[in-house]
Amino acid sequence: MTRATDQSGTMDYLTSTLTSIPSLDYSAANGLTEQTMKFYVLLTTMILVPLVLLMKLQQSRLPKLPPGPPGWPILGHLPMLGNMPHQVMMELSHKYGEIYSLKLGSRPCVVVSTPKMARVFLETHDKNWASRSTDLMHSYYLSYDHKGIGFSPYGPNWRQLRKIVNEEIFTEKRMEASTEIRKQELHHMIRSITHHVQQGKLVTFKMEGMAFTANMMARLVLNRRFTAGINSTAEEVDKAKHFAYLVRELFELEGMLVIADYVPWLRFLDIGGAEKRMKALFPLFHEFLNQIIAEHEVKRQKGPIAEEDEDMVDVLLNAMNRKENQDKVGDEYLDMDNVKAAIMDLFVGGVDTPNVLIEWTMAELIRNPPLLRKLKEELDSVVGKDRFVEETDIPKLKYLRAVVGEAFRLHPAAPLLAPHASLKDSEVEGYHFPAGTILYINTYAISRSPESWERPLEFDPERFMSGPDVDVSGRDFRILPFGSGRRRCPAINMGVLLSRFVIASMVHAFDWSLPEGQIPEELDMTEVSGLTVPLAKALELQAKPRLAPYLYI
Ligand code: HEM
Repeated sequence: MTRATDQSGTMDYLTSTLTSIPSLDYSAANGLTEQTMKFYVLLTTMILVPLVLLMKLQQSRLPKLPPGPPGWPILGHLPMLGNMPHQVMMELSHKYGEIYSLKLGSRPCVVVSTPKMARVFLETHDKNWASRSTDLMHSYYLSYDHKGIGFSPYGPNWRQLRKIVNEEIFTEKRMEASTEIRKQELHHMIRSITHHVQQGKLVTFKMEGMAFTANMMARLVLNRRFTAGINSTAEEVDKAKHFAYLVRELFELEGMLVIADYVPWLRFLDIGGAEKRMKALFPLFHEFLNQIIAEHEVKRQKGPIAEEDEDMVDVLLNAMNRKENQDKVGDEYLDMDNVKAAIMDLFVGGVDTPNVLIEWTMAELIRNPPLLRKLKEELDSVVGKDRFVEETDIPKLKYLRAVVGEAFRLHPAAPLLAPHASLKDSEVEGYHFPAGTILYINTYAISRSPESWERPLEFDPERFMSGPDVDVSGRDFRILPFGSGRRRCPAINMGVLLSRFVIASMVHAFDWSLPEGQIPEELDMTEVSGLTVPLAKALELQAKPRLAPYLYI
């Protein structure tokens, strides 16, 4: 970058020198004859013209970033992105193509908007682009200075954690062992909705979904519930409230745009107050995690824990205490900060994303009554009306899988994934990218592209009814709700299963409708962007139990 600018500066100077030569006043020149002057001008021209041409040629050969829109001084394209960066980036791709550059403050970025280009970055050049920015404020304060999974740069520490997560946490065996937890939490959700119905209240779908995913994740990760129950003591209620506060604050801060991340010299202003809040949150979270670890240590000292009873904290502590880890040094070694940062990441990763997807799916079904009817019919014919849905029903529910697949396509919860960053200087598709370039894979633009999908803006599960199930695992680059390559979500199976299970259970257990006076076609589908992209206006619905009454007691 700097080299290119320096050289074009020199060239501008040379070009202006050349063009100014004919206007020299020969007669005023130190007693030289006109003939001698002409000779010198000719000589200079003969030397300079080839030199300039050579430099121009050299410059055209210099590697460069892809083209992009003009930006602002200092802030670059930050002011352009507004509240909905994925939408603005999609618009820009219509003008600047499938790969273009942006500059966010001082950070170079590349935006990719087609399946072909996504494959180039996430498959062909995946290793170099599987890193994360190493100096973001939230990763410093809220991820123990990049020691977790989601925000850590590519390197030995991240690889170690990712291996544990892939091979010891999100395994088939553990998924099976946690079936009962998911079932219990789902029944809690049904009871909570029934309670609202009995009180004549509307159901805020997002709140119910959030309580479900947060309780389930809290049990899987920490072996405790997120919300207090009817029989909880005052101390348990206080603890649950404190936990809920920590998590809400964590989500909000991780979703905030921190200007100082892009224009570091503005850090002293702390625009928006993010740093102050992060500084305040960290010690509270640290203390909370210390308590969790202490509780686990006490339990572990009592004797070995059966594999099926281990939660994710146990798995991480086992890995940390293993001799092979203790023998490692430097970046290879996993310590307690890694364990705590990983706990936070697993919790953040698992609570919000499924919930966002579930709310979008429900909104699409409410907006399209014939689709909702068709799903109910399928559920009634497979499950009947005398019991709730079980996870084992899902393989028999083809239309359900198509509905959820279509929601993954049209409403990716993290439309720009978690931004990747390049490890070192690299060349891709003839362009040059310096180390640390941020990569935005715009999955939103990809899955709304008419080149990949017929009627792309229409919610139409039928497109997945013939042929095999929609593949969201990262192999089909036309639909990437979980990303692809080394950095893809490690919990794809769990995310897909949860989304299907909750949607099936909700549609089967209740008749849903909009509050009096609202009509389906006018449902507000506006998005809001943060850590994820949910509906801007939370979906509020009326519910009516539709199965055998004894099930709801
Ligand atoms: C519908 C559900 C889910 C969706 C749509 C989703 C989506 C994603 C996406 C888009 C990424 C970023 C991929 C990238 O950077 O290329 C990601 C990463 C991650 N997800 Fe998920 N996710 C879901 C469920 C879960 C669950 C249930 C957990 C944990 C229990 C989880 C844990 C993580 C973690 C730890 C990462 C970071 C991976 C890394 O950076 O190496 N996710 N997820």
